[in-house]
Parts: sequence; structure tokens; C-alpha cells
Amino acid sequence: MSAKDHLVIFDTTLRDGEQSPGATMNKAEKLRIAKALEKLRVDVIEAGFAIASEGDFEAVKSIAETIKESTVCSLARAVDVDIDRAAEAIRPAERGRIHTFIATSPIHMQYKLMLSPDEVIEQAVRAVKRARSHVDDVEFSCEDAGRSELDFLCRIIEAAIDAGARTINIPDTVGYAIPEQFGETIRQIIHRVPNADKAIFSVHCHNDLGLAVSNSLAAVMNGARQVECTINGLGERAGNASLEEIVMAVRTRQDLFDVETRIDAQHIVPASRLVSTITGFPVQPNKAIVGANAFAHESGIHQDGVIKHRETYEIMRAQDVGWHTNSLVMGKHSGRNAFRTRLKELGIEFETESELNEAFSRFKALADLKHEIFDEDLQAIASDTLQSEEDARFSLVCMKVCSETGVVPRASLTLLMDGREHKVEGEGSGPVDATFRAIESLVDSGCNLQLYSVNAITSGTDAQGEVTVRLERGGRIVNGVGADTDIVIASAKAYIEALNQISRGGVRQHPQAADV
Ligand SMILES: CC(=O)SCCNC(=O)CCNC(=O)[C@H](O)C(C)(C)COP(=O)(O)OP(=O)(O)OC[C@H]1O[C@@H](n2cnc3c(N)ncnc32)[C@H](O)[C@@H]1OP(=O)(O)O
Ligand SMILES: CC(C)C(=O)C(=O)O
Ligand SMILES: [Mg+2]
Repeated sequence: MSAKDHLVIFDTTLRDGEQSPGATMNKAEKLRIAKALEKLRVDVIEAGFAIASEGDFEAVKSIAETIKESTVCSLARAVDVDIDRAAEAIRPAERGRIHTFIATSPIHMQYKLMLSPDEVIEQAVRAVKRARSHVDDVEFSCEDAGRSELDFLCRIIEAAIDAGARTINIPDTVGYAIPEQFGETIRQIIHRVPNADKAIFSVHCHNDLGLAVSNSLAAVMNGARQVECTINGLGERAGNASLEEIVMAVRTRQDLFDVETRIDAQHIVPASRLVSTITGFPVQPNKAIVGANAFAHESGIHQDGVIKHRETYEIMRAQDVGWHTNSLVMGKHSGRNAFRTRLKELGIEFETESELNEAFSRFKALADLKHEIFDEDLQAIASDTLQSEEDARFSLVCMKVCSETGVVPRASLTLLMDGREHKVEGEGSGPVDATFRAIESLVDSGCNLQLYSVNAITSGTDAQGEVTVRLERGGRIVNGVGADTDIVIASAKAYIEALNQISRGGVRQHPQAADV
């Protein structure tokens, strides 16, 4: 048996998360997310605010009817009508909770509630008792506790526990707290409230200063045993503490925390995707745990480290949070080790180090032009390199093509033939035709062009184009393939490659080239 305390994970994606402007969900969507949360094994699902609307009431009720493995909770102000409605909504639940709250900060009590502190305590006690008349599991929150006076917090919490609250939640409603100070506040409250041992202390942190997770963790280190959080950190304004970050921080730093959760972390990424799809709130690529780059490495030094020993640059395993795998993204910061490793995975191996080096420099040149190099780009680079063996008679040195509305396209190329450079020019019906004519003005191969096709190897306007050229001469058919971000250059490379293949079987030379 574990000696660690259980940390209750209270997910409020469907209540506070839904309060994000634009994140409203319908009943069916809420039910889908609730099922994902149950799969994730969250302890408590705050399904909504039953009094808010008929739709929210129905959503809470249907979640209460469906979910078996998590407690289903509804929020309620400290007023009878809210509490009774919440009770009705969660009645079908196997385990139901009413979460009632009232603000405790001077600014909220004076300007919003227009109640004296004593009146607030009185209303809180009445609300907790009413909630207890419906269910045993009652949570009480001191809204805006982050800006409340400590003495007053201790007074109202003691009264709420006496009235029957089983969980006391200390929200930093406006994200005002700083970790060390917030942790100390939690420690003081637990220390000073005489009946603190009769309740579980919880925190609910907002991210206005980007500190929601840090504040929650500081609270856990000081005795909090429930954390309220949301998938992807969704929530009012800058959001709530993100569930995935809290869970993985506690799990990854077991050396620092005396708690453990029952979350099945492998369902984190699917849950994150579901919430993002339903709400239409994309997950930023650099978001911890669930962002597309959370387990992706592009820098050569990091990739080299990860290939040699994953833990050099990873503190968690991608698979443990629901990713298929970590990834080495090929780009301009990548190094030889990652390049060679990826090609090997694709079944491509170079026989000589110089072939690898040549392919690697092609890769770097391409990476300067494109944001990301995909496997298909690598395959094209490799076949380009492997094809440019030393016995190739022809190769492209450089080229320029002019294509303008109303003017005949013109191509000027510098070609290497049998080790000597030749400048050639040609005109045609289009830039590709002009290029092929320019090449033929030197080579005069006598070939028939049987097929010309262009494929975008990858997506996006910076994609590499792969051109296939099929030439026929005397019944012999060859294919040449060339790849480049510029499809006219790719066309020239493909044509030249096809000529090289023809040439290996013998090619006629143009008189101009006879002295070569
Ligand atoms: C920090 C938080 O996240 S709190 C939760 C916030 N979420 C929401 O507000 C979403 C759902 N809310 C709603 O649908 C509506 O606001 C309702 C149904 C709750 C109330 O609607 P209305 O009756 O029209 O009141 P309205 O929203 O205009 O004002 C809130 C009233 O509740 C009072 N109130 C606010 N919090 C509490 C509380 N915890 N306990 C008792 N009364 C409260 C306010 O003082 C105000 O009272 P007043 O009308 O006498 O001045
Ligand atoms: C209702 C409470 C818990 C809340 O959402 C907050 O204070 O932020
Ligand atoms: Mg909140």
C-alpha cells in the first residue's frame, strides 16, 4: 500500500471551463467530455451550474445519469433556489456533490454582495446546511479567497465545516496569488482552523498571472488534498490550472510530493483533443504535455541526445500521456545523427560517408527554404543523392527561367557534361518546355518525352515538388525523378536524370559537344 495521500482531482472543464467566452457546449458535447473525464479517472466532475439555464440543468442531469466512476457535482450560489436545483440535477448520480460558494473578500462583500462579513457567514452556514439536507457530499468555496483576510477566512471556514461541509475550497478567483505566499496561506488556514481535520482542503487557481499551476502545487505542498483544474487549462479569462500539468508534475516529481492521483494519464492527450475540438479552442504547440511540440525535438544537439539516451532531453514519456511516440522533427537545426537515423528508419542507408554528407548538405539547403522537412522530402533527397552517382554524365549547375505574360518563356542553364560546363538557352511554350529545349540544344538526345508529372510531396506552398519525366529512345524507356521546392528546377533535374539513364545505355552527342 502507498504511504502517499490521495490527491483528489476535481475537473471543472464543464463548469468553469465553459465560462470561457466562446466555449459554450451543448448537452451532447458535455456528455462526451464527461465520458472522457471518467475514462481519465478524475475523482469529481463539476458538470455545470444547474440554475444557469434549462440546458445546463439537463446537461448536469444526463451526466449524473450516465457517469458511474466519478462523483458528479453541480455549482450553486449560497441561495436556496440554486441549491435545490443543483440537488435535483445530481439526484440520479451514483455519487453526487453540491458545491456552494459565497465571496469572502472585502471588495466582493461590499460592492457585489452588499453584505456585511457576519451576514456572509450566516448565508454560507445556511447554504451548507441546506445542501447537506440533500446530500452528504457538500463542498463550500470562499470566492476570491486570494484577496480575503486570513482571520475572516478562518472564521467562515470553521463555521462551514461545523455546518457540514466536507470539502473546503480556497479559490484564487482572480489569479492574484504568488506561489510562496499562497502556499503559506493554505498552511496557515489548515493550522488555524480548529476543525480543519474534518474537511479536505482544496484549491481552485486562475491563471491571470500565469501562475495557476504553480499556486496549486504550492498549495498541495502545504496540505491541500484536492485541486480544481481543467483540461487544457480552459476557464474564465486566462483560464484555470491545467489538469494535465498538475497531474504530471505530481507524478514526475514524486520525490517532492507526498500525494498521488488515480488519473490514467494515457487518456490525457485524447481528452485534450476532444475538448479542443468541441470548444474550438486550439492547443498552442508549445503547451506543456498536450501541445504538438511537447515531445518533439528539432535541434541537432537535442536529437543526438535523445537518440543516444531519451532522458537526456525528456522528463516524461510521450506514450505515458497518450501520444503515439515522441518525435524528431527534421529542420534546419537538425544534425547528422538525426538525419541518418530517420533515413535508416525509412529504410534508406548510404554506402559511403560522402554520400551521406552530400545528402545532408542537400537537406540543409532545403531546410533553409522550408519550415519542416517531411519523410517524403527526405526520400526525395536520398534518391536524388543516390542517383547522382559519379558515372552521371550530365548535371545541373544552375538555371534561370523568365516567364512573363505575353512574352515567350526563356530558360538559360549551365550544365555539366562529362566534367565540363556548358551554357545553353532555349525558348518554349512554357518555362518547363523552354528548360527541356535548352537541355536538348546541348545533348540532342533524340528521346521522346512520354510522360511528365508533378506531385507536391508535402502540403503547403513551401512544399517540395517531385517531377517524373519518362523518356523513350529506340524502344528503351527510362524514368527520371527530381525534387525541389521550385518545380521548374525539379523538372530540369528529372529530365537530366532520365538523360543520364539513357546515357548509361549510350547517347548521341550534339556536334557542339563533340569535342567534349
Ligand atoms: C467565480 C465564479 O466562477 S462564480 C460562477 C460564475 N458563473 C456564472 O455566473 C454562470 C451562471 N450564471 C447565471 O446564469 C446567472 O448569473 C444566475 C442564474 C446565477 C443569476 O442570474 P440573475 O438572477 O439574473 O443575477 P445576476 O447574474 O444578474 O447577478 C448575480 C446575483 O447573484 C448574487 N450573487 C453572486 N454570487 C452569489 C453567491 N455566491 N451567493 C448568493 N448570491 C450571489 C449577486 O450579488 C447578484 O445579486 P443581485 O441580483 O441581488 O444583485
Ligand atoms: C465558484 C468558484 C469556485 C470559482 O470558480 C472561483 O472562485 O473562481
Ligand atoms: Mg473559477
